[in-house]
Amino acid sequence: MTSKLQLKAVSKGFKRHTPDAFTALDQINLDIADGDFITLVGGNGAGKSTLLNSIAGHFPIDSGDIYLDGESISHLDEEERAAFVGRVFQNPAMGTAPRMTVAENLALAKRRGHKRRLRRSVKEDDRQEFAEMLSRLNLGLEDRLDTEIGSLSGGQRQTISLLMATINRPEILLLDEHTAALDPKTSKLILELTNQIVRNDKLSTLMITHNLQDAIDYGNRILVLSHGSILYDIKQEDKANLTAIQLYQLMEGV
Ligand SMILES: Nc1ncnc2c1ncn2[C@@H]1O[C@H](COP(=O)(O)OP(=O)(O)OP(=O)(O)O)[C@@H](O)[C@H]1O
Repeated sequence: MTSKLQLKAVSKGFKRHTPDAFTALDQINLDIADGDFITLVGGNGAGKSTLLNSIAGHFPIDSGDIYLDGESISHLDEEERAAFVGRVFQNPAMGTAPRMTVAENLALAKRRGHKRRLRRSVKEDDRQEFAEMLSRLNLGLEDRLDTEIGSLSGGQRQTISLLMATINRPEILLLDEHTAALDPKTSKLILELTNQIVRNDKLSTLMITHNLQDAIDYGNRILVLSHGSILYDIKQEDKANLTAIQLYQLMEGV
């Protein structure tokens, strides 16, 4: 497998030069193969979101380097990286424009990285493409193309966020507890949809979850983070026989 994303000795601290200074990521080395679907687990404050933020360019890292397809991307800011990074957050309200319609949001996502991205009108063939894409989900969303995103339910909104993040087949997909705010049934639905999109498009993906069974059931590799370091990197073969209790024990060091 060829490498898609590489982190070399990546460190990130907060509140530097103050008495509260601490290291959120400590010399992380990570090689993500093309098409890897990695689930990321670890206790509160382990550094999971900081890892995703560092990859997305949400802030500059303190030291180390990040490479996409062998080229350093460390100097690119978040907006520049949005051309190849797709991201979905826990809060369905993030990543979508609430006063714009479903079709307008999808069109905006499709034009991301292209010029004149703020054009609001939606081309007819795009509308048709979106309607077909949504009708395949059987959620009735194809009839809501002209509905403002803000009036959709959390689950419907998260479905659109996921489609927006993946519509241009990003090089890297970052999922930050993207089903945590949803009820169990909707969460399962979004996870299944995620799995389908990631597998079909062979997207290299990092997914943070606090649900250890989901971490085992989805993806081909589990990373356990603790105090800013990768404690375990569990590959497909070992993951297959792992139980949620065993994973919990690994996380807690018991
Ligand atoms: N922008 C920031 N400014 C200051 N401290 C931050 C910032 N972002 C994260 N931190 C701190 O860095 C540490 C790691 O946080 P991070 O959000 O990466 O953990 P996490 O593993 O995602 O935790 P959780 O499961 O609680 O979301 C925490 O102590 C957090 O308070």
